[in-house]
Amino acid sequence: MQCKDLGNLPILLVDDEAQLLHSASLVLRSAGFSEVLTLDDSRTVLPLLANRPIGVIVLDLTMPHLSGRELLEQIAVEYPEIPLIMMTATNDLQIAVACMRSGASDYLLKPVEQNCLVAAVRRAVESRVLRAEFLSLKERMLTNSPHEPSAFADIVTQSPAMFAIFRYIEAIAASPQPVLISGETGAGKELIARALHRLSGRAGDLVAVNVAGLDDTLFSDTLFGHAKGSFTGAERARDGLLASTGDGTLFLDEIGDLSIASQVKLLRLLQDGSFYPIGADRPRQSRARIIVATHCDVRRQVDLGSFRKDLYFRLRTHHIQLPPLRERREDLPQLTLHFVEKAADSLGKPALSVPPALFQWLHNYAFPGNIRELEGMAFDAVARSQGAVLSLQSFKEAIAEHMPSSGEEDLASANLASSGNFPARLPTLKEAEESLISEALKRAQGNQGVAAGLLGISRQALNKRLIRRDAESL
Ligand SMILES: Nc1ncnc2c1ncn2[C@@H]1O[C@H](COP(=O)(O)OP(=O)(O)OP(=O)(O)O)[C@@H](O)[C@H]1O
Repeated sequence: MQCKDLGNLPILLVDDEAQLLHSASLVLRSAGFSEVLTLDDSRTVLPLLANRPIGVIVLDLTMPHLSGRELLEQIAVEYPEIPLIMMTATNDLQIAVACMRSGASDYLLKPVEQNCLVAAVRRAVESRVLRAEFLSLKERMLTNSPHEPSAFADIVTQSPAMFAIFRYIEAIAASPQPVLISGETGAGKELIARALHRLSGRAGDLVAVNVAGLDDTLFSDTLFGHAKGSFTGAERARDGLLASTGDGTLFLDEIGDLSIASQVKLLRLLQDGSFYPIGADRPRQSRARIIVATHCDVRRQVDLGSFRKDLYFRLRTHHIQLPPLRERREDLPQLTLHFVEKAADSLGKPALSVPPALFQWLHNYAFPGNIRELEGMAFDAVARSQGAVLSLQSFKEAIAEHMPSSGEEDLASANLASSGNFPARLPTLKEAEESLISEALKRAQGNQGVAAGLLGISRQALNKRLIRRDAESL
C-alpha cells in the first residue's frame, strides 16, 4: 500500500456505549474522515483487524468481556503500525502512563471534547503516514539510481547531487504532504515539481500558478473562487483552481511573495484541506496535493517576520533544495548540447557543431540565471549561426556582460593563475597534462568529444595523447 493511501484508511471506534459511538462517528465524518467504523463489542475487534486494514483505532479503556487494556496489549503486538488512542472516564495519571507504555499513541479523557477527538485522530493519521514515508525514504536512499528514470526524462543531468534528489522525490512522491522546492531562479524547480507529480500517480493534472504579485483578494479568487454576488461584478459563482485541480497537484510558484493574509488561508488549506470561496459561509474541502516553490530564503523571511513560521514548518514537511548550475558544472556540456539540438530543431536548422572552446568558457561562468540563462544563450546562438558551426557571439556577449574585465580567451587561465593554488613543487608539463586529461575525462563522464572541448583541443588531438599515454604505460 502506498503511503498516501494510509491516510484514507478507515478510523475504528470501539466503545460499549452506543450513544458515544454514534456522536463520535458523526464528529469525525463531518471533520472530513470519510470512513468511520464502530464496534460496541470489544471481542469483535481482532477478527475485524484480521480481515481489513484500519488506519487508527480509538479504544475505550473500560469495557465488558475484553477490556480496552487487554485489547491494547494484543493490538500493539500484532498490529504495531496502527496508532491507538485510548479513552477513559478516570483522570488517572498512572493509567495514562501505563497505556502509553503498552503502546497507545494518545490518551483522551471522557467526556471527550469534539475538537480534542478530531485533533488526536488527525495527529495519529499523520504520524502513521509520516512513519511509513520515513521507512520508504530510508529504503530508497540506500539505492543509487532512480527506480523509474522515465519520470525524469525531461531533466538532463549527470550530477550525483541531482540523482540524490531524484531518489528523494521517488520516496516522497506518493505522500499527501506538501513539498517545498527552493532554488535560484531558472534552476529547474518547475521541472522537478512536474516529475514529482508524474510519479505521485495522482489522477488529476498539475495546475501551476505564479502567486507573485497577487494581492489577497486575487489570490483567494484565483485559488478558491467566489460565490455569486460576493462582490460587484460577481454575477455568477466561479470555481477556483483548487476545485479544478481535484485529486491532482496544485503548484504555487514564488511562494516567498505571498501576503500575510493569504499565508493564513494557505495554512488552513494545508492543515485540514478546507477553504472558503470569497463570500461563501461554508468551507469546501480539497483533495489536491500542494507543491510550492521559491527562489527566496524563506527561513530568513521567517526571521524578518514577513513569512509565518507555522506555515514555513508545515510547508517544509518535505523539502527539496535544488543546487544552482554553478554547483553542478558537470552538467554544462550535456545541457549545452541538448539546448543547441533543441533550438536547431525548433528553428528548422540543420545540426550544428559546437566549437570545443565554448565548454571552457562556460565552465568559468557563474550563470546567475542558471539553466534558463544557458537555454536562452543556446537559442540565441543557434538563431545567429549561418553555417554548420555554432556562432559563439551570444555566449561571448552574455559572459562579457557579467565578467567585463576578463578577456574571453583567457578566462580559464586567469582563474587558475589568480587562485594561486600551485603546490610547492610544480608538476612537470607531462604530469600536468596527465592530470588535466584525467580530470576532463572524469567531468565528461568518459565522453572524449566533451573532454576534448573542456581541454580546448580537438577530439583527434585528445585521442592521440591517450594512445601515446597508453603506449608509454605498457
Ligand atoms: N536539468 C534540466 N534539463 C533540461 N532543461 C532544464 C533543466 N532544468 C531546467 N531546464 C529548463 O530551464 C528552464 C527553467 O526551468 P524552470 O522553469 O523549471 O526553473 P524554475 O526554477 O522554476 O524558474 P523560476 O524560479 O524562474 O520559476 C525551463 O525551460 C526548463 O525546461
